[in-house]
Amino acid sequence: MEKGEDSSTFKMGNSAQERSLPYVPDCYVVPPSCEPCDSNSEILPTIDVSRLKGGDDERRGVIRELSLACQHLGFFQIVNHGINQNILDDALEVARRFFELPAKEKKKFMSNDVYAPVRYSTSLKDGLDNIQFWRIFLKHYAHPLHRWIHLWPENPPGYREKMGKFCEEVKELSIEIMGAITESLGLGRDYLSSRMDENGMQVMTVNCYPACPDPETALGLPPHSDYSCITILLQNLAGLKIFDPLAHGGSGRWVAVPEVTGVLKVHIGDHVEVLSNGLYKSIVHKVTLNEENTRISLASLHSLGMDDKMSVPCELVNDKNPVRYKESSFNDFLDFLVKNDISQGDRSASWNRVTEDYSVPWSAPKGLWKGLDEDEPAPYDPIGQEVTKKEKSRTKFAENAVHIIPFVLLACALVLWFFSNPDVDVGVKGESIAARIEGLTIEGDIDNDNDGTQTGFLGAATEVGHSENKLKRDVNKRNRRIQASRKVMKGFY
Ligand SMILES: O=C(O)CCC(=O)C(=O)O
Ligand SMILES: [Fe+2]
Repeated sequence: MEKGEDSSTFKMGNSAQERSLPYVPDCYVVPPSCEPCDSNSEILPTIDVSRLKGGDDERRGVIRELSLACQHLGFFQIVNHGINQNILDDALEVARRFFELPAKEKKKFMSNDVYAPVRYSTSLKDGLDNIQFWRIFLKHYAHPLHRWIHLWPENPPGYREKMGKFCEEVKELSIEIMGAITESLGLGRDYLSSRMDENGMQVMTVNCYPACPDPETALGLPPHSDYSCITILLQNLAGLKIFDPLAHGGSGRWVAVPEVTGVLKVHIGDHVEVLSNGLYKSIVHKVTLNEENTRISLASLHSLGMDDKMSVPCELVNDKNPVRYKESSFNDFLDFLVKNDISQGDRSASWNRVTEDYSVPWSAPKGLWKGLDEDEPAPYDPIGQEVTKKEKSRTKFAENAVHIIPFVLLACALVLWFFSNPDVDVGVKGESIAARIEGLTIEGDIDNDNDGTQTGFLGAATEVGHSENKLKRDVNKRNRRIQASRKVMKGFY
């Protein structure tokens, strides 16, 4: 496919990222994020999980840290987890080599069937997705290993052995962490252990995000939360961003998660949110791209068995904290994927937007897991206002995002019109800007990010000091992204 040719659908096996196209086709272009992003990784909790095996006091201390991390972010990093560095390196290495295999070899696993225990893909509904992401993935079930491993790729040599070892170790770690999570909720360490261990699901998602020629305009994965109880993630490079909803007075911000050798990341998934009746929040995260290097990540999703429904434990329900979530299983989730058109991220059409990677975008838990009652009662909130605030900020964030779109479209139209009309006079007045166009005046405040860069609907017009070419380029870029926001993703931003 040549540049300029209609690229509204790229079939898997033929996607831009698989072919390393030197440009980003329109169907990959996403609207700019409304929230600031910073790389202040100090706020990311890091937990030394070896202390879970220590004495009672030590264990209690770790459980307290873990509980705070689950309430605030739904995310933490773990160190001293006991998995040997060689095992981590080998798993990343065989994953990288798998994606380097000739297309013919990878196509053996190509499938759009979300129930398939092993599948290679690039999209959700091949040929139907309105928006595409710069990602290639291989997913395979991994627990119990002997049941699935013979279905995994035989190539590259060593894939089964090395990935299998990693899966087993991560599974064991997941049981340890889930035990600490149920203990932190007052349910006891073994509350879920047999349901997670003997019959539980482990889905290993092997992600590859090739270098992208214009990394700012596309995404590896859109904002979503994982359906799982927990996801344990290993990456070779930074690129993951998590959403901290409490930052900036509740309007939130994205935080870049750095890569530190040997550190694993833990995402709280939707099923732990259900388990905790809303006390713990599943983390909303997305994947950004870079221009130079291929990023590999291994996301191990741990949940109950295929048909085993997660529900709110009666221990966590009382008059003040009624049940806030519907019960559901992994299978219910897959059925939901099949029955819904989830590729467009249009939340106005459905609450239940879900991405193809068994993940639930933004406020989907309301539809998929919550929603016993549209007038939801106040959240279970034994620690005061923090959780309530977070809940509100999520909703506020989504509402604000939708309202800003018309302004962005309007401002962009004005800027384009300005370039085709020399009579327009744009002036910057201190902290506000006015564009006067034949009697029409539009005014607004310049919206500054905490790092001082301008964002928001007046961003384009405030760049009057820049060279004209750069401005035109930027406007062009912005215009493409605005068109993308018309097309898709109302639910994502
Ligand atoms: O690549 C990453 O860092 C995240 C992957 C992810 O979110 C997923 O597979 O659900
Ligand atoms: Fe995810």
